[in-house]
Amino acid sequence: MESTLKALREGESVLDLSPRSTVSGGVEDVYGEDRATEDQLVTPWSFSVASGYTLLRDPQYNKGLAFTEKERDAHYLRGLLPPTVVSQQLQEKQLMNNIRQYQVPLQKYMAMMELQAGFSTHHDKITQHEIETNERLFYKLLVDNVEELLPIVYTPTVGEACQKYGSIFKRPQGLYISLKEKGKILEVLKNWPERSIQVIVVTDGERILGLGDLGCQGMGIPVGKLALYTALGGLRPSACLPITIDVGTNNENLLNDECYIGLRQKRATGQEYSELLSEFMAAVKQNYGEKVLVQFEDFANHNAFELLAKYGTSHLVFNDDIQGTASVVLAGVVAALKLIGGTLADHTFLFLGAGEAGTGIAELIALEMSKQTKKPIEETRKKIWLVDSKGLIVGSRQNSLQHFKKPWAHDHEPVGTLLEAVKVIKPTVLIGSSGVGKTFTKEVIEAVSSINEKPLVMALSNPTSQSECTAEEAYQWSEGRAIFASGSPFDPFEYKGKVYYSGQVLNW
Ligand SMILES: NC(=O)C1=CN([C@@H]2O[C@H](COP(=O)(O)OP(=O)(O)OC[C@H]3O[C@@H](n4cnc5c(N)ncnc54)[C@H](OP(=O)(O)O)[C@@H]3O)[C@@H](O)[C@H]2O)C=CC1
Ligand SMILES: CC(=O)C(=O)O
Ligand SMILES: [Mg+2]
Repeated sequence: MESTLKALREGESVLDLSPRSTVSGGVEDVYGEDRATEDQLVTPWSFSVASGYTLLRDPQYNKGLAFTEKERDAHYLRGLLPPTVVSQQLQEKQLMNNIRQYQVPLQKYMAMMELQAGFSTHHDKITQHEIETNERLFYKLLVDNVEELLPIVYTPTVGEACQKYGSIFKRPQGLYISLKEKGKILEVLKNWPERSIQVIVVTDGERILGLGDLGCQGMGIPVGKLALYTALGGLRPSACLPITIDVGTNNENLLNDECYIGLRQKRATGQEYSELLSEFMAAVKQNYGEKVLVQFEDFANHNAFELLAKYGTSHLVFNDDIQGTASVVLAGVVAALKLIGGTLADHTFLFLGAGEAGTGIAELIALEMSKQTKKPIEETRKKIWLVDSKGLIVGSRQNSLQHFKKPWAHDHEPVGTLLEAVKVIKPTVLIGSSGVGKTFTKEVIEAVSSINEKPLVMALSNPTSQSECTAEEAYQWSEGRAIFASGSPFDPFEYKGKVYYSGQVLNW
C-alpha cells in the first residue's frame, strides 16, 4: 500500500498489472485488456483521483460550469469546459426552466434522476449538455423548489417510475441484494462506495405505494425517500443508503416483461425469506455499527409487522408505513381540530383500510387520546373503527383476524360496506388507508357530510390513482364543507367562487 501511495505521489502509473503484456508493438497492456476474458475475470481496477474528465462525470463532485477559474486549474479541467463560469444560481434557474418544459411528470423525474446520478439518457427535448450529473445541484433544486419537485421525486410520480423502472433504467442507483447474494451479503455491502452510513431505507418491493408488488423495481422508493432525508432532513447524501431486497415477485406482468430487472421467480417466503432478511440485518450491523437506522419501507403487511417486532430489540429500526404515517396523520388531525373543533377524544374515527397505515395511525391516535384523557387505551380504542376488505372489523370476526387487527374488533353486529359503516358508526373523521382508489364514493362523502357540519376527510392512499377520492370530489360532494387532505397532492380547486386548498398528509 505504502509503495502504491508513493508511486501515486511521484506520478507513476499504479495501473500496471503484472505479468507484463507480451503483446508487441510498443503499447503496453496497461489496463489488462488483452488478458481479460469472460472466463478469466480481471477486475478493471484503477486507482484514480477524480480530476479532469472523470471529475466532470462524478455526480458527487461535479459542478459543471460553476467550477471557478482556480478550480479549473487545480483539477485539470482547462479545455474540458467552455470558458464561461456561471453561478450555481444561474445553473439552478436554467435547469428549472428546462425541467418545466416537460409536460409529462415522468420526464421530469428522469431529468431529476439524471441530475442526481446519471439515471438515463433518454431525452427528447433536453440535450445531454443541458442535464449534467451534479448531485449538489440536484439537492439545491429540491430544497429551493420543494413543493414543485417533491411530487416528482416522490409520490405520485415515483409510482409510475417504479412501474416503468425496467425500461427507463440506465445507471443503477442504490444497492440490490437478491437471493443470489445469500451467504455473501456482507461482501455486497462492502461494494457500496461509502462507509459512514447513517440511514438505510430498505424495501422488498412487495407493496409499493398502493400499486402492489413491483419486485425489484421498487428501488425508486428508497431512492426517493432518502433524497427527502437529505433535502428536508439535512443528512449528507453519502450517509444515506437505498437498498432493495429482491426475493422474486408474484407480479406476472413483470415476470413476463423482457425489460424486468429483477429475479424472475416467485417470491421466496417462510424460512428462505426470513434467513435472507436475518443475514441482511446482521450484515448491516456488522458493517455500519449499532447506530445505523434501518427504515423499512413498502413491505407487505404480512412481513412488515413481524420485521419491526423481530428487529426492534436488536437494531435501530423504524417502519415508515406503520410508524411514520401514524405520526404525520396524528399531527394532521390535531392541526385540523382548530377547524373542526373539539378535542381528540370528542371525535369518532372510521378507517377504510386496516393494514400497516390504518392500524398504525389508529393505535397512535388511541394512545394520544389515552394520554390526554387519562383513560386506558382499551377504552380510547373504542372511539376508532376500521373497515377492511371484508367489512367492519367487529368482535364476531376476532378469530379470523390478523393479529394487528384484533385490538379493533369492537362489539357490534357485522357491517358489510363502508357506506353502511358510515351510517351506523357516524364518524366525524373518515380516513382512507386502503390503497384502493375511488372508494370514497359520492354516497360515502354525502353520508359523512350529512352527519357533520365539517367532516374531516383524509384520503391517504398513494399515488394519486389510488387516492380514495380527489380534492375536487371531496369539496363538491360535501358542498364545500369537508376539511380535506390527501397523501398525494391535489391542485387548489375552485368551487362556487371560493378556492379550496387541500392539505397533504404524507410520511415524507
Ligand atoms: N399518506 C401516507 O403517508 C401513506 C399512505 N400510505 C398508503 O396507504 C395505502 C395502504 O397501505 P398499507 O396500510 O401499508 O397497506 P396494507 O396492505 O397493509 O393495508 C391495506 C388495507 O386496506 C384494506 N383494503 C384493501 N382493499 C379494500 C377495499 N376494497 N375495501 C376495504 N378495504 C380494503 C385491506 O384489507 P384486508 O386486510 O382485508 O386485505 C387492508 O386492511 C397505500 O396506498 C399506501 O400508499 C401508506 C403509508 C403512508
Ligand atoms: C407514503 C408512503 O410511504 C406510502 O404510500 O407507502
Ligand atoms: Mg411507504
